[in-house]
Amino acid sequence: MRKPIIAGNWKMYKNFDEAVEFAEEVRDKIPSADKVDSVICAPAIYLPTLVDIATETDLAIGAQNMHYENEGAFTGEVSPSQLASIYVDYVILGHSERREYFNETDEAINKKVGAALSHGIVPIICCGETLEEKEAGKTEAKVVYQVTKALEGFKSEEVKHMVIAYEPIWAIGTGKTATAEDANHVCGFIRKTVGQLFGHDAANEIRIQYGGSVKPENIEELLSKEHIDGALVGGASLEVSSYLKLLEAASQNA
Ligand SMILES: O=C(CO)COP(=O)(O)O
Repeated sequence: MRKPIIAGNWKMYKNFDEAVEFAEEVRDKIPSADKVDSVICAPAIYLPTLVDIATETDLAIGAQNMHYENEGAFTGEVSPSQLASIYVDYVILGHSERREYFNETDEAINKKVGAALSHGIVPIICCGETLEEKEAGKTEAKVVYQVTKALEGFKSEEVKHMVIAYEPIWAIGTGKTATAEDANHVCGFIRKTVGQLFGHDAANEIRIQYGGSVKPENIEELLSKEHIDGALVGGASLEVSSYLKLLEAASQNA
C-alpha cells in the first residue's frame, strides 16, 4: 500500500508574513505522517523559516526548483547542497511552468533528479501534455517521453523513492480537472512505463500524483483510483482550510 502524498505548490504567491502565518496555523493540525505525507513547496526565500516552523511536526517543506550543480557562477540560482543544508525534504522538478517560461529541458531535469537524490531530497518530477497534444491523441507518448528522460540512468532502488506528478497543462489553474478515470488511466500508464524500465517493485512503490485544479471537492474521487497516490496542488494549497481538507481526505483514504 502506497502512502498518499499531498504537496502544495505555492508558486510565486504569498508575502513573508502570510507564509509564516499559514505555516504556524497548520503545523499542529497536520494529520500523522504515518498516514499521509503533507508537503508545502514554497518560494525559496521562505524555506529556512518554514523548515524551522515545521520542525518536529508532520509538515514537510519542499522547494519549487533548484540547479543541478552544487555551486558555481549561476546568478540567481539555488543549489541542491544549499537546499540540503537547510533540511529541505522535497523539490518539485520540471514543472510545466518552468519548462515553458524558463526553457527547462528534459536533460536538465534528469540532472536535477540525480542531484536531488544525492542530497537525500525527494524529487517530485512533473510531466503532462498540452491541450493540443491531448486533442491529437499524444498524451501517452508525451508523458512516456518525459518520464523516460527524467529517470534515465537511475537504478530501480532509487526510482522507488521518487514521486511523479502527472499534471495535464490544460488543467492547471483553469478550473478544468481531468476526470478521475482519465487521470487514473494516465497515472496507470506512467506506472506501467516505470515497470517496463525499472521492474515490478519500482512500479509498485513509486508514488504518482495527479495535479491540475485539485480541490477539496474532487480530491476524494481522485484518491479513490488505483494509480493516483496523491496530488500536487496549486490554488487550493494557498488557503489553510482547503489545504487541511485535502490532507484530511488523504489521511482517511490511507
Ligand atoms: O500547477 C499545479 C500544481 O503544481 C496545479 O495548479 P492548480 O491546482 O492551481 O490548478
